Amino acid sequence: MQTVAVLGSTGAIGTRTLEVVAALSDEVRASVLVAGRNMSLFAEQVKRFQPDLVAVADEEARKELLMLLDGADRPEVLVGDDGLAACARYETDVVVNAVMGARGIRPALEAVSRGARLALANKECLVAAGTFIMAAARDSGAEVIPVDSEHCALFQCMQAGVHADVEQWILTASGGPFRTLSKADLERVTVEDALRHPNWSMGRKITVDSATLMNKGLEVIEAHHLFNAPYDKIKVLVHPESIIHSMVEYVDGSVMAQLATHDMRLPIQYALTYPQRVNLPWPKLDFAQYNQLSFAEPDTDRFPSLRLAISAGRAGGLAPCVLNAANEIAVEAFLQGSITFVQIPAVVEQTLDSVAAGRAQTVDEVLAMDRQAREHAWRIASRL
Ligand SMILES: NC(=O)C1=CN([C@@H]2O[C@H](COP(=O)(O)OP(=O)(O)OC[C@H]3O[C@@H](n4cnc5c(N)ncnc54)[C@H](OP(=O)(O)O)[C@@H]3O)[C@@H](O)[C@H]2O)C=CC1
Ligand SMILES: CC(=O)[C@@H](O)[C@H](O)COP(=O)(O)O
Ligand SMILES: [Mn+2]
Repeated sequence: MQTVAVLGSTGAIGTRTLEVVAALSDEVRASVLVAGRNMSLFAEQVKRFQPDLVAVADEEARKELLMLLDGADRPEVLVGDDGLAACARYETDVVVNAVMGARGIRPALEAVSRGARLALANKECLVAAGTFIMAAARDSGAEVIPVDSEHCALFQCMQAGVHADVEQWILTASGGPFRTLSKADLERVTVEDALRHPNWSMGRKITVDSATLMNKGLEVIEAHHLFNAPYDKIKVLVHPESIIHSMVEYVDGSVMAQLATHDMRLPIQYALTYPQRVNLPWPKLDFAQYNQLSFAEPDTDRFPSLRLAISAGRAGGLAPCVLNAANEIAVEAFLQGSITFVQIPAVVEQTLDSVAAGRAQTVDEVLAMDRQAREHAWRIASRL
């Protein structure tokens, strides 16, 4: 039996992971679960999957969970970021990291340092601390299997050749809900508009990132770390249908593409069962539904977040950590109604300009820079 820790089990990726675990229940057991504050859903998950260990965001959530579990078998309940890290450290075969944001750094490191397979949805940990996480995985021999749909696609396309023969890693982007809007129209979009992704149903933060194209910028940095890909060989291609999840072009001109439905259960099950493939009962791709697949260059004039991310990635060191922290704050401020959509990249750019991002020797320095950049970004957002 393969044991799995699901970090962020009440979120969009987490709930789908538990669907996959349930479908594979003869071979896979969710022995560790972590959630934030949605205790009514979490209590149901705990009752159904009977994990040995769980963690929640804070003491208030813990009390609520214990009350909801009254009478049921209660696992040990840990609290906060230390609890999250302890859950990643617990002896499972796989850790599915599906929390949002830089909070994912510590558990990612814990998982790879002890040699567990890291099924990685949380892209922000690689953006901020990818050098440290990938080095720790190399040292322990841990596998990092991407769950992010584009990187899962690239990972599969890479099975067809070797790193030295790759001409380009091509990341597809839906273009988000505002793909066709003018700059003037973008000034007027609402939170509700931004949360209407054309193809995917996801958590609020990543959905806004898709609308600004920051998601694709974060994914460029994620690809750089996962595949040891130089930035000048990573290309972003707008593909509104999101059917081709990404492609790898080899030096001979052959292009390998991975195609599938918009269903995150596929990359999740691939990360759990790799190198095996299994037939689970989700809908399969029906080509007859698509009479065209289209492609275009991204527009970094209307969507400057993509340009900011690529340039922070190229700068390296702590710049991607600052970019990520500022973006998390800017998206939160947008979701709260404190800033407009077009002010999101403005907050990120001003934070990058105001923080001296050098090089980090340790992950603690990355975490310290993450905190510092957040403080700057809040101040900048509150002045806009
Ligand atoms: N959704 C998708 O299709 C994709 C997501 N990703 C990446 O996966 C990650 C998760 O995304 P998504 O599932 O959409 O996000 P969600 O916001 O839906 O889920 C986030 C999860 O983290 C939990 N959480 C929040 N705060 C804490 C805390 N303090 N301690 C522990 N857990 C906490 C939430 O718990 P609660 O709700 O109980 O508060 C929830 O379970 C992100 O990094 C995203 O970029 C990547 C590719 C696709
Ligand atoms: C499902 C997934 O992996 C998301 O990252 C998705 O790709 C977002 O879509 P866009 O960022 O391309 O709009
Ligand atoms: Mn993605």
